[in-house]
Amino acid sequence: MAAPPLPNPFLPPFSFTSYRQSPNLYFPASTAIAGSRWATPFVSCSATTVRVGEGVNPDDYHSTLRALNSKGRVPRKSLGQHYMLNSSINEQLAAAANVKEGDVVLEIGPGTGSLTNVLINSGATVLAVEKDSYMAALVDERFANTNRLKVLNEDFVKCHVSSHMMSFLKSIELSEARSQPAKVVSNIPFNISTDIIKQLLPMGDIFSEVVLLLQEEAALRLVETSLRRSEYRPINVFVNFYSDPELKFKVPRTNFFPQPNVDAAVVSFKLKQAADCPAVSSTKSFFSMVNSAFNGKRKMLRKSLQHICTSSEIEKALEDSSLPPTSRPEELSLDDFVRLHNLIVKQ
Ligand SMILES: C[S@@+](CC[C@H](N)C(=O)[O-])C[C@H]1O[C@@H](n2cnc3c(N)ncnc32)[C@H](O)[C@@H]1O
Repeated sequence: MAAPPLPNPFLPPFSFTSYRQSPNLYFPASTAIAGSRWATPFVSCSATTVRVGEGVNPDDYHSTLRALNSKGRVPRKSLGQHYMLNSSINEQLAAAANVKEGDVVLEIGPGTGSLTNVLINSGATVLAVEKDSYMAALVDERFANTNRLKVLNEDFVKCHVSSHMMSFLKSIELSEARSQPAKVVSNIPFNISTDIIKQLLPMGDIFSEVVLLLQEEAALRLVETSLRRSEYRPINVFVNFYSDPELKFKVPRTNFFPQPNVDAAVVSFKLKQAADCPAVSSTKSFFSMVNSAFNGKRKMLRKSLQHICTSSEIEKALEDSSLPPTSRPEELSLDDFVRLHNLIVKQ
């Protein structure tokens, strides 16, 4: 049977009484939203009810609302604030990274702390980076009685992740002997997912695994390995250079509050250590070559890479790599790109 719709108290008309009268719902008077922001709806939600997915626990819904209300907050679209209403999905996220006692986990955007709670209960020590100062304070207060959490109120895209991680790991190592690499488990804002991936995947010497809840379309594109597909892009070369990605499971949009316009999916990236990444003289020149190759999507490589060397040198390098002289970027695998780079880019 489909789960019953839950009222969305963030949308007008806002009638508390009617919610309290509902036999399925419980809203203490203190959950009233502070301030009035109704004039500027924060998400493109048009229904006056939130239809929750099967398995969504009304308690998760209410605790999310209570947490937001305690800080007088409404979700902000600019911060990609779509909160997870289904604690069993948080558990599946933690299980996808096999989070266990003694693990150190980086969480980006803890929000109300629903995933943080699952990570801590799995025995992990968590470094959480939250841009919204209200949510950072909220999650800090929520877990004030545990020493298994450190919250940084920073913009993840701008912060120096590796130095934060290194000092966090050092502080833990002082108190307990641990040597295994850290993990990342996060329900991230969709609008900065590419920035986050670009920042994290080259960090195989700190993290063994990155498990992210992403927009479904982006998730499917990132795990794409087949050549000659229009979805095959420089980001695929980047992802496969630094990791082995795997699509874990899909998450319907009905599991979030407020509900986004798209579904989501979880991807696990198993990170390669620096020594296991393909050998190129310079990653900077390698990715610059890959980007140039794709800039002229329909162009042959012997044309689009002419700023690096002559077309006859490119044709010769393609031939030495057992590739036709008319090759286009979407026809090259990661190994092909590596071979080509090492032949044409002078040290
Ligand atoms: C999709 S919500 C997820 C919240 C929570 N983890 C959950 O599952 O319900 C994304 C969270 O990331 C935070 N956030 C947005 N941009 C951020 C940034 N640049 N750096 C760190 N946190 C950010 C938002 O404030 C929000 O709490």
